[in-house]
Amino acid sequence: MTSDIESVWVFALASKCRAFSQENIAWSILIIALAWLVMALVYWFHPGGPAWGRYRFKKCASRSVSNRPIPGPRGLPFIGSMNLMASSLAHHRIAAAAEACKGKRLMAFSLGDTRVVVTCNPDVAREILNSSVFADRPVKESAYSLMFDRAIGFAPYGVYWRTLRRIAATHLFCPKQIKGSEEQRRSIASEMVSLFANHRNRSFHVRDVLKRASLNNMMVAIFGQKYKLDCANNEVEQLRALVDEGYDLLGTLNWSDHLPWLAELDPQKIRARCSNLVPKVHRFVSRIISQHRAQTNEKARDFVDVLLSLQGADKLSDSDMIAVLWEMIFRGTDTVAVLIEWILARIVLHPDVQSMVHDELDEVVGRSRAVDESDVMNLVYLTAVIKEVLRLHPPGPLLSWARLATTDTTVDGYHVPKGTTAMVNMWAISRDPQEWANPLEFVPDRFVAKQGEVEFSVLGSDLRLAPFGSGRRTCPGKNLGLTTVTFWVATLLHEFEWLPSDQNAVDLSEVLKLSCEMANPLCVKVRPRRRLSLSLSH
Ligand code: HEM
Repeated sequence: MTSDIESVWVFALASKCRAFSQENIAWSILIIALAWLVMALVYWFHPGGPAWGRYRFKKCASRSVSNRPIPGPRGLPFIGSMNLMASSLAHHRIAAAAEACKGKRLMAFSLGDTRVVVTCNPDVAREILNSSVFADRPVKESAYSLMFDRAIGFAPYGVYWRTLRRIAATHLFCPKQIKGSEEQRRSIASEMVSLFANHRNRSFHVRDVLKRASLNNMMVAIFGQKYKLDCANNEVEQLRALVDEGYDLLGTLNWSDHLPWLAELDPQKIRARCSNLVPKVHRFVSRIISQHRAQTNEKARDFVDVLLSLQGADKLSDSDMIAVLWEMIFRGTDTVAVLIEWILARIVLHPDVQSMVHDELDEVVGRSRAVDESDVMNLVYLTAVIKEVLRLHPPGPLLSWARLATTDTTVDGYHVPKGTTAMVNMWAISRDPQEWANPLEFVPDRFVAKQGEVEFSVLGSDLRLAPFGSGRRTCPGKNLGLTTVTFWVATLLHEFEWLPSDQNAVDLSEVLKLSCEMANPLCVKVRPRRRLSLSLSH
């Protein structure tokens, strides 16, 4: 920037001087443009593309760093490899690029002015995710506009973020709280069963019911509001629309985040859409906070009550409370629904696996009663099925939100400068033939621990499969999410046999939005396994 201003001054002074004719001015402009172009090409020529080239050039000029470069694609001059991320299959493209440039352990690329490193290797993933240097998130305009920098997900690493995580861990995600919300999960599961039972012998899409069920579940836990699954409710529809719009905004690659000269133009209208959404979220959540403040009767404590009761250093302002509550609704809704849809798709595609799950349910639960959450720990094969689905279809294949290097550091022996965005391609790791036997085959048995073996944990200790991330910024809702998914899937499988629809075969194509969803929503038929009168009884 400074050098641009300097050249404008030199040019302006020179143009006052008589020695400069119009022809000379034209030549000067041409020479400056050429010099600029040459520099852009020099930057672009560096492995990893222009953002890495610019960094290297400046550092070499100041003679500070000159170690070996991280391999990576150059992409295009100026914009680098925006094409890798501006795709509904970014995780596939990144994996292919890493393979092509022999950068599976660590690959560098440029998103406009942003330097990025990505790994498809579990050891390097551990190095990144568990390092305190990468405990921050990169700045994303939409996330900041949508207040997520004041919630857990995008709050800069520090005291405020730690306070929020502690509050959430104590009052929302601890085992006692999760156990305490069992009744609400059971009641929503029964509602789902009734709704699906109405579709007997007819094909239907599961997605809408799953998303409404997850939203209702979060609405009870966070706002203390219970809604019926089978009848449309204005408030739920309103919140659903807000969440959908937020998802779309956060899931879109914003070119202005990486090309600052585009920022003023807001070419994708992301800023405009965020400005439109935020007051609506404020109105919605503020109304619920006010209702809680006005309430005098005794009722079960929800997360709004918890936040309102905080005192001293923990006390949050109203706008921070809105950000935290909004994030919880936002994060807890789609991830759960997306994962269940993938699980049901695999169950329909693999009747042999389905019948093994049914056998297990018959043995552990029996057909005379519904599943109870306490049964889940005995459903070893079903747990293995869920892990196998997480392996092949992690809802966050690039672990949702990347990390940011807060200081210069070394990763896998390479120098990674401060300000670099780091990503982990969990999708590629969990399909890597070096890590998994027959990685593309759906084999839940690989997760059934043999005699004397320790059960594989998907909660972040083994980076070959860590769909909830790992380290300081690992998903705080992982236990709640997994408990909900496992119990609901167990119930749905106990109650029904899941069959392919006559018209729409199961299609495993993916689309990466904020989560990685089925590109073509799952369409199925169900056949009840227990007498319906029994299906809702315990
Ligand atoms: C199947 C369900 C879920 C999956 C697959 C999932 C996945 C993830 C992933 C991959 C991350 C990034 C972790 C990292 O950077 O290492 C994350 C972060 C987060 N998740 Fe989840 N999640 C799920 C459910 C939930 C639920 C139910 C909630 C809350 C109600 C939640 C709240 C959060 C929050 C607040 C963060 C940000 C953490 C931070 O930056 O400190 N998630 N999740």
